[in-house]
Amino acid sequence: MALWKRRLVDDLRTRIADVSARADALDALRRGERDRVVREAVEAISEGERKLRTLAEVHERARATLDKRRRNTLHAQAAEVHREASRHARGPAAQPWPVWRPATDACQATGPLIRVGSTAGETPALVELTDRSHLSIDSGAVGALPGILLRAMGSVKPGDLRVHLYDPESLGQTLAAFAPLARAGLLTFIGPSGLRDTLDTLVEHVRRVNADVLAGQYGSLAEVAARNGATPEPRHLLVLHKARLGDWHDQDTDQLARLRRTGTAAGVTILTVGDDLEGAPRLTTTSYSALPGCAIELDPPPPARLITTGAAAIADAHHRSANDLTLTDLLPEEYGTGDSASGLTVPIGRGRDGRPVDLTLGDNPPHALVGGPSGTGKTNLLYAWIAALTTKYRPKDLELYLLDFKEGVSFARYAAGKRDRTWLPNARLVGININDDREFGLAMLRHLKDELRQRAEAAKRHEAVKLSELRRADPDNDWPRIVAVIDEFQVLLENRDSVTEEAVALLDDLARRGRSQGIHLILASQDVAGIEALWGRPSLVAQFSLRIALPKARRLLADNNHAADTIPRHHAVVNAESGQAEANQITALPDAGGAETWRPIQQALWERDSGRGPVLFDGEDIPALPRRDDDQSIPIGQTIDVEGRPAVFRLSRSPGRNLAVIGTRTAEAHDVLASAALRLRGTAVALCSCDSGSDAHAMALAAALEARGTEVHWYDGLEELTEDWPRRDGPVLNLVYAVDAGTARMDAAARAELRAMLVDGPENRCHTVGWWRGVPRLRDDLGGYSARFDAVDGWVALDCHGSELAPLTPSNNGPTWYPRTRRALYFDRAHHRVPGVVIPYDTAPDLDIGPPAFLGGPLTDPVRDSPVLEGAADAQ
Ligand SMILES: Nc1ncnc2c1ncn2[C@@H]1O[C@H](COP(=O)(O)OP(=O)(O)OP(=O)(O)O)[C@@H](O)[C@H]1O
Repeated sequence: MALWKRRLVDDLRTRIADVSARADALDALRRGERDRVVREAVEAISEGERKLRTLAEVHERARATLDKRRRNTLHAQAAEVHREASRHARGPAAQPWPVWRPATDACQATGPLIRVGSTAGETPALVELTDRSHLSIDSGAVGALPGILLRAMGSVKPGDLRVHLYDPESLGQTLAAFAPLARAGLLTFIGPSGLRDTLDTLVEHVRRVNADVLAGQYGSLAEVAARNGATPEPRHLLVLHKARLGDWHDQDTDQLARLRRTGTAAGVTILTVGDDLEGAPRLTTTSYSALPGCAIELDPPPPARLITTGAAAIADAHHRSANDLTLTDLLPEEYGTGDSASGLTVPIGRGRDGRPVDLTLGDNPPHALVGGPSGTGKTNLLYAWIAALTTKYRPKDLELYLLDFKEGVSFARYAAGKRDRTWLPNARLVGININDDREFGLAMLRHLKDELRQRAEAAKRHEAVKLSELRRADPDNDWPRIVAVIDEFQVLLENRDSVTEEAVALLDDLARRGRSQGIHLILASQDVAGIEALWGRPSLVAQFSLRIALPKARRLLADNNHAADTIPRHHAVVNAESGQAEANQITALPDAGGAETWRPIQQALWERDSGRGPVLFDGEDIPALPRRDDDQSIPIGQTIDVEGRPAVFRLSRSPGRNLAVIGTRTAEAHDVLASAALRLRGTAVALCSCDSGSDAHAMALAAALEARGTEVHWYDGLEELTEDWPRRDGPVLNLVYAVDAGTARMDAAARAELRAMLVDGPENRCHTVGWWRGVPRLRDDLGGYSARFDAVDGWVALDCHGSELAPLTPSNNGPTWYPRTRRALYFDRAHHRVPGVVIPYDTAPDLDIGPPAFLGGPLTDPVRDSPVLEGAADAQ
């Protein structure tokens, strides 16, 4: 082969190899590049993936952080809500029922928010009530009512919230389990007819709180309470359960509207069930309109047993807090250090601010009226007042006259008794068992008037105007202040008769002039409103400027002052400005009733100053015949006066000085006859019993008289006596039992002799005490229908009525007198203006025949059962 060919081939081969090599190189290069690119791409991808992962992680972390933050914020907010909720609704306002208990110590001064259920997320659902807002509960949500009430009452100080329930459909049944609160006076069930009164009272309460408590300085009672830590007035919650507000009378609707507008600030809130109350938030089973858009779930109601025990615990705590004041808190540390020159000031209880409330009697106010229905604590208040007075002032500074017209013995503890021989040294007079004997009241007032007169004379002598001046000017005499207490004084003024007339005149005089002479009156009554005699005399009432109204007292305070309607048990409204509302002092009173608390106090006072002891007016006591003999006068019975003096009949020698005992009450007639004879000195006694029933007594009297040395003449018949009297020498007292039985057997001539003896006898020292068993019989014996009664100057009427006695008295209608056991009416025409009441003496001890039969003694009285006497009684 040619070289060139060979060379060409070689060259081609070389070139091909070169190209191939280049191609290979290029290929290798391309492959390497590709690998790099791939590698780089892979790397970029993996880097991207890594970054993505990182980003995802960062994102995840950020999300977790945000989540956590959100959760934390939510927790913080929830905690804040709970904190806030528990600040406003703590303890009993929100506690779950299984652990619920009323707050009795750490109570809230203002009304809390009240839990009714929960919102989603377990946040408590709270409603506003006391001090905050009224509330309407939908009929369907009525189950929330007991819980709301229990929480509302259980979270404030017991007694600070009063509930008034008007429930015309079920008449209180709805809240029957709350009964213990009713007994404590914290829950009032308003009857269908009581609505108006309640509304009026609450409206008045709002007015008073606005005027007296808020007084333009505070916006609400809650503000006052928040500032002082205690509420000055209790709150009131008016619950209107299915009350059909739409059917109400306009007047009631208007009052309710007033309460709705103005009540909350003054502590009066309204809760309606089944009615919408304008402007009040509404609670349904799922919502509360004050929390718009918030679904709520109501709690189950409290178990009935929890309501009862809770209510009882609140009532108990209320009772304790009202009574943690004791009588000894009122007493001074050292007894008897007070000086009464300018007045008598003592604490009686504790005010709402916790400070003592004083009662003052002096120049102003001089006298006090105490009122309150039965059982509200008048007697207790008087006990507390008497204890405070007598431990502060000694008898030389203070004397007490204590009279109780109740059927009872309230003041008996102040006089010596069978078991306790001590008495209250300050007591000058104690009246017990007075009941119908209004004359005891008169006697006390007359005595005080006498005292007033003496003081006025002394003041004149010493040129003193007031007691304090008299005491300075006349240091040798004590001139104590006198306090006269008359419990249930309305008894004294209850009839339209001469006793009332005189009592009112005496009270008027004492009230007006007693002020400056240190004589003070305390009159207590269940119902001052009903005392006509008093309210007809505004000037008399005006003197009693210290008023103490116990719960529900009527008319004692000013007409527009209704504070007594809203005070709790064992409290009083003390008012020294004649009942003007701005002077009200709501006062918690201690229990002063227990004899065991009082006895050691009296013992201590008595040991220091016992003195002579008080005069005792005991309506059940029958006095014994006094020991003193007389030759001029005969005792008839004991007068009702402070000295307990005998009423006497003088045996002077003027015509007609005879005494007729009139009536059918044998034992008392016998006693009057015996009294007449048993203390007569130097006079013979001629005895004549005209009825066999009196023979025994006449003989016992004859024996007793003879034993005393009295000359006794016995006559079997009245005729013998009337024939015999002119023949007797010396003074003689004829005692004739059942005269009318004797005259029934006499002819006209013999009766004329009897009249002659009565008319002429006295001038010849022959006096007759005769017992007639009725006014008509006496009149018959004195000459018939038109007879004059000149032959008997004096008479003692037993069971005759006042009108029957008209012919025997100067007044046309006869005296006001109705028969009472062991009381007689005595009149002596020569000495008396009007007849007076006497208590016939018990003469049985003098006759040695035991106590009178009506006291269960051994004396059997045949006269009482005799046919003649029964006839006589019929004739009456
Ligand atoms: N402040 C008080 N604390 C505790 N108990 C009291 C208080 N006040 C009164 N009581 C009790 O209430 C009851 C009635 O009181 P009190 O007899 O004083 O009433 P009253 O108004 O005089 O009643 P009445 O007119 O029927 O006699 C008594 O048992 C008494 O002990």
